[in-house]
Amino acid sequence: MRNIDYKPTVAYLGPEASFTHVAASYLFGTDGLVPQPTIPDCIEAVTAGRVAYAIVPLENALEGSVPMTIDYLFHGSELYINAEISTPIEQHLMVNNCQKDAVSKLDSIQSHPHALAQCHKYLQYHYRRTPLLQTTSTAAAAKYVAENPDLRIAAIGNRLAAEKYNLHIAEENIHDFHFNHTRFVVLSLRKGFLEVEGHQEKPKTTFMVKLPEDDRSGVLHQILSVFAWRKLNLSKIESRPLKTGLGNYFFIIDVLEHEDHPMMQGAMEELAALNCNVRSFGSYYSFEQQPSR
Ligand SMILES: O=C(O)C(=O)Cc1ccccc1
Repeated sequence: MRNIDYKPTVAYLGPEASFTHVAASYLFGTDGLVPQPTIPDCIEAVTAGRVAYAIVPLENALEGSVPMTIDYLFHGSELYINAEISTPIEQHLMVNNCQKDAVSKLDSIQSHPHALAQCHKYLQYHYRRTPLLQTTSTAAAAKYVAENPDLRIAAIGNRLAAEKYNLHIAEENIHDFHFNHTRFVVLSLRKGFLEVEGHQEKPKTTFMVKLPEDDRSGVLHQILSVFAWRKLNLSKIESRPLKTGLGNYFFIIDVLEHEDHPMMQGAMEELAALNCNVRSFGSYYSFEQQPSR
């Protein structure tokens, strides 16, 4: 626990030794962490008040947004972002100790879809004909491999998972690109900073912006100028399907400023005047986890 003087309960995408577990332990310590089988379960646990916070993966440097998190957070949730943490991701291929000799003749390889995608070139080159199975998390795959010593299967996950589930690492660092980081968000029912030391200096604010329905030309340009002339720095803008019809999108916009800053208040008023529908997910600090070795 890093400077939180009470022990909050935190739902995370489990089981133990998932990448989300690593990020959660960095921010909260290991007490009070409650593993959940899926991202929607994490979001439901915090929405229902069964835990104080949830921590879920939002975006990966190689693969982009995690669709499950976007779907549950931006489509109808009442949650706010209290912190974000960026964690380095190293993927390893692991097998049960009983299957050390089966590495060249695996029947399947399983992992979280993002982990499989991060190792796509490696898998294409070395395991072109081996079926790839998706699991809810990398740690769920590792646990399954541990529980099925008779199966010629492998999991892709982190070193902690290999240690925790007593698996043999057959090949280290199989992710295709060296810079592989994932951004996790801490969510709760309340706005406010997570009281943990060691964050980046500038707070960030996340908005969901829906464009006016009149489809007039240049509206995206107008929205960007609202921030630009106030010198409000955007760290991200992403369009996502609104799920109301083909071609209907909303924007996720991250701004490097606190939402109470007078310039931000002015920006919100101008967006409202442009007939945009804006929902704030609150202001929060960023944390950066360093590689463990
Ligand atoms: O599956 C996990 O371990 C997770 O925490 C989700 C994830 C998957 C791949 C990269 C980063 C996070």
